[in-house]
Amino acid sequence: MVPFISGIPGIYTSNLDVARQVAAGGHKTSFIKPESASQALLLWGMNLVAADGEMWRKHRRIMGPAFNNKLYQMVWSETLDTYREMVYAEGWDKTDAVEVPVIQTLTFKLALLIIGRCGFGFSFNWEAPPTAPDGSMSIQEALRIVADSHMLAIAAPKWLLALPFRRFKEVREAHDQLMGFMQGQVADRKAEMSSLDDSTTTKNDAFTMLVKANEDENSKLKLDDQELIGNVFIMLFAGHETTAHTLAATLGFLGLYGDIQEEVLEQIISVVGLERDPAFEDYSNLDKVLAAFYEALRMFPAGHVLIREATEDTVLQLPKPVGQEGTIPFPVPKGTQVMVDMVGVQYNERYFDEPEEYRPSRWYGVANESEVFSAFSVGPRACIGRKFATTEAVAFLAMLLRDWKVESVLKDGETKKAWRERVLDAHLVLTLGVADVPLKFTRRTKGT
Ligand code: HEM
Repeated sequence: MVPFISGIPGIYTSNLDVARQVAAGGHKTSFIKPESASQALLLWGMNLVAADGEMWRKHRRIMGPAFNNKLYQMVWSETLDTYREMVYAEGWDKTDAVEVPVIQTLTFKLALLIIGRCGFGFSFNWEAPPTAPDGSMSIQEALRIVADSHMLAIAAPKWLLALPFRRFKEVREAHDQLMGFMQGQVADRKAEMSSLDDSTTTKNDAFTMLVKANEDENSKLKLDDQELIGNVFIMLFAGHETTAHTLAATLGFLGLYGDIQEEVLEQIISVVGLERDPAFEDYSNLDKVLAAFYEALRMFPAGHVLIREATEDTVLQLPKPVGQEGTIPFPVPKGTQVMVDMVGVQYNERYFDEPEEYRPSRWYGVANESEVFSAFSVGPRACIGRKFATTEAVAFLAMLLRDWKVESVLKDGETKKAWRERVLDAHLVLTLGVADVPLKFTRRTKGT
């Protein structure tokens, strides 16, 4: 694509081999993540998503250890608790059937609470009041406002946000409240680490792990406080909307295709039974639950574009058409941007038969971290939160689907096909999702 008046030329690709050449990162690459693509993510400090080159390696080295089994275990148990809180707070415990006009209202709240608890280490709950006992905005509320107003905060010029409108004032207040709070939290955690003999903390949230890894690191590679805060916040922006959108799409598809939902339910019951809570150890046996989530993510890849820029004149190797061996060299001049169109990749017939079909069985038996599933990107720069998101999704879906039958709510006279076209249609804000999903939940009696 060559811009008509101004701007730099760009190449769009929906080929995974090309994606590997440009997006994976690493020492020898001729491509970087351009600063312009990450500017929006620097509001809270330099972070893993925005960093590149040596800076990226430094951030990944500190962030990496935070994403471990203890964190996933915490995500699992917090998700079960949050599901139960939701059932109680939304009044589902008093009814046998409930209609939710927009399922995203629940999936966004769930994802925010899980990031709040497991990412930031805060004790949030489903029904927290918006103000703290002293009358100021509560931290939970501030986090919600910051998450909801991210687009406004990055798109609007500073002078505009300084105007005395209520909404802008609220956004400013939430930002200041949270920044002040986070600075205090970094100091508290550092003090806690230095007071422990072997710096072994009982807390497993990502923020605490991050501070611990940073304190253990030698000084040259240490992150400063602003970078620590930047990385905690990037979890909010990279992990909240993406997971919430995908859960909404998964439930939309399962509501529409009762036979697939039954197949998933059968596995939940055969692995977990009807009485006990699903345990983190069940995760790998619930591959059909994961497959339902993966397939929804394939069809609506939340991270819909990967943007890279050539730092020198270089050559891409384009695979020849299907059925032919070898590659075709494709020169790329310095400064050219290459956009990996993730929607194009996920619907590319080179990789998927009938890509328009929702077919979770594509992912049965595919190893959990396999790059055959590519919607979390591929290579060393792939999503660090993949297991965080899938753990949350599998725990939530296992609980929800065992207790409730999910069905799509059709308008009068609407066919399922028309519902799918209307509802399971792309909706893009910062990340890609589906339109508002109306669903009905009917209580199951002992697995029926
Ligand atoms: C369904 C949920 C998610 C999807 C679809 C998703 C997708 C992606 C994609 C495509 C990338 C690569 C972006 C690029 O290279 O330009 C990425 C990177 C990243 N994601 Fe996720 N993500 C999800 C959940 C999460 C969660 C829950 C977290 C954190 C708790 C997270 C944190 C990150 C971070 C920090 C990176 C940057 C990694 C690096 O550059 O080294 N993501 N994600």
